[in-house]
Amino acid sequence: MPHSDQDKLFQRVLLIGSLVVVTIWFVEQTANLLAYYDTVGYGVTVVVTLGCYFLSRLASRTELAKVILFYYLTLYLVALAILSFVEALNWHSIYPLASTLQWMPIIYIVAFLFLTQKAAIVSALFIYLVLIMLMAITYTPWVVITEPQIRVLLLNMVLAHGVYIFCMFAVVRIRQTHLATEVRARQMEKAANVDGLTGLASRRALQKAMEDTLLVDDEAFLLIIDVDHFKPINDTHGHVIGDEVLQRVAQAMKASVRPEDIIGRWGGEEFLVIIHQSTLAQVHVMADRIRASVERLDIEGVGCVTVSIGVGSFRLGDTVSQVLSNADEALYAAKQGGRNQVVLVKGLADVAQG
Ligand SMILES: Nc1nc2c(ncn2[C@@H]2O[C@H](COP(=O)(O)OP(=O)(O)OP(=O)(O)O)[C@@H](O)[C@H]2O)c(=O)[nH]1
Repeated sequence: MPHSDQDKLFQRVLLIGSLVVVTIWFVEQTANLLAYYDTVGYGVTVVVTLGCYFLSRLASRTELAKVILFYYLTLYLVALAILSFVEALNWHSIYPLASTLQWMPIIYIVAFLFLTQKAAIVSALFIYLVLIMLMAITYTPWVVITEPQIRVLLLNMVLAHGVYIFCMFAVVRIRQTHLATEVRARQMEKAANVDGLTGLASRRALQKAMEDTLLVDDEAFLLIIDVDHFKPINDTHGHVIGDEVLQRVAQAMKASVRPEDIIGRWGGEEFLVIIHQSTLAQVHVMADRIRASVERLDIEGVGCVTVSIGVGSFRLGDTVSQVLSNADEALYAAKQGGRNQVVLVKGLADVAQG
């Protein structure tokens, strides 16, 4: 299975992480700063990190590798913080404590990058609690502090981690706002492309579809459909019923076109259908099927409704308004001819007859 970009990033982090651990191990060994538990700790960390790398890379179990790494780091660094704290109290060396505390944010960074935001927040708060507890212990009467730098170091770390966690929350917040804006933009885009009354394509979507159609050198046709005598329906039954009629007509027409045809409401009681990959004869049949589907409707309280249809074509070099006025000419002829009929624009009618 191919690895996603996120998986690849995780694998790179693991390789870099192993290299960093080995480097620290070497540097501390050379400087004689290695604590008694470090040899085991660093060794196990390299094995776990590389193990997670192979689990993700070779076995494609990246999600499992992320969880193992997260829990291992949490257990290891918290245990290390406690051990180095005890060591700092007993042997007055604060280096292991300082180096452990500065690496602890890696836990919530791993959770933030590779697990859920919830895991990142919970682990950040958990680590903060551990830090506060260590600091609080130094203020209890049971602990004798011979090295005052321990208290200052812990206070410093509590403040620094507070700032890191605050920044992480800020990034989470920014990310959420960004996501919400993206979702809203997508919803608005979708809404702009759908006609609110009928659920068909909107005028904007139709305009774009016609522009796109003119860009490709492919035979395509345009139907302009107009509901006949719609004004009297509105005048007699009111606008609400008029809207219902438009919805019923839209549903009937939608059901009689193919899924690949684009049908939308151009405005008022006027609809457009853009038809690709069909012959003129097929388009003629399709237009008549649309007309007949509306004619068959028997709308309660209103009765029968009909539509007139003008058929035009997209000719290379035309503009959208030329294509529209071409089909509109045929629609006008259909209205003049008595309505409830399909008329091909003159050029097409000649082809059909020839
Ligand atoms: N209910 C409703 N009516 C609309 C809407 N948009 C336009 N109309 C009405 O549609 C009617 C269109 O009427 P006309 O253009 O005069 O045409 P017609 O009565 O259909 O007659 P012909 O087209 O010549 O057959 C007008 O009364 C508009 O007010 C709408 O969204 N809802």
